[in-house]
Amino acid sequence: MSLLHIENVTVNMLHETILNQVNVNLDHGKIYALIGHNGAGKSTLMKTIMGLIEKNEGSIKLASYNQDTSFLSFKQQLSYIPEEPFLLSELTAMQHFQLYGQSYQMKESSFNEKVHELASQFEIDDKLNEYPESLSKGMRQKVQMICALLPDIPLLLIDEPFMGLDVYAASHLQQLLREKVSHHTTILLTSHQLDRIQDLADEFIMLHNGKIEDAGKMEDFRFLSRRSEE
Ligand SMILES: Nc1ncnc2c1ncn2[C@@H]1O[C@H](COP(=O)(O)OP(=O)(O)OP(=O)(O)O)[C@@H](O)[C@H]1O
Repeated sequence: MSLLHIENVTVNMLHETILNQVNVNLDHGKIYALIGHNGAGKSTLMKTIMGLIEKNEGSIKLASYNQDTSFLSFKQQLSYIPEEPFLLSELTAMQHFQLYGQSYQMKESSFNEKVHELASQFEIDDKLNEYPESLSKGMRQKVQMICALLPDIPLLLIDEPFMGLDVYAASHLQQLLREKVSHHTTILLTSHQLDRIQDLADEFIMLHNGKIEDAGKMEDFRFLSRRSEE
């Protein structure tokens, strides 16, 4: 049985159809690349899965939870890294981590261990007591990323994971995502950096004007993109 089951999801905004009868199934333990041109609807699909944007039609089920009827349990199965860091100005980096740890009911010992491990790997261990305004954009992104990477949950959604990260942090993230997947997490990510996601993803899903245009193995996408260059 698939982990995430999206059936006939339609989203309308300002009298425009942004997602049009979208059907997606994601299996356990794989990385999926959501591909498409600017404005295709990738971020809207991510936010709709998260429940940040309300769908007009269709259903979304994650594990055995229906987004409409079991929203709290549904949300505890996934975390989201948005394209633009969204941090609260009145909380330090550490307080953001604590907020996430509590909302995913992490045990204190594993929370402490993971915060220190991730903060050190992403080289922000000396910034834990800083507020967002005194962090650089890349550092804010790292804080947001650590929040989402802390809990061990079935689904991770990442909008443009490598944007704004330095080379070291980007390749470290790539390695961490592979580790997560080897422990059965499923990852859905969007990216315009095709070279990076071609190495990373197992499958692709292509959105065009709010509709799924194509989907399949990343190998096949590579083949198609080579053919179109010839
Ligand atoms: N809050 C909103 N109100 C109205 N229209 C919106 C809103 N957010 C997005 N849209 C529209 O929905 C469409 C899809 O936008 P979305 O951000 O999902 O695209 P995307 O595929 O993530 O693009 P990009 O690659 O540029 O990040 C666009 O036409 C955009 O103008």
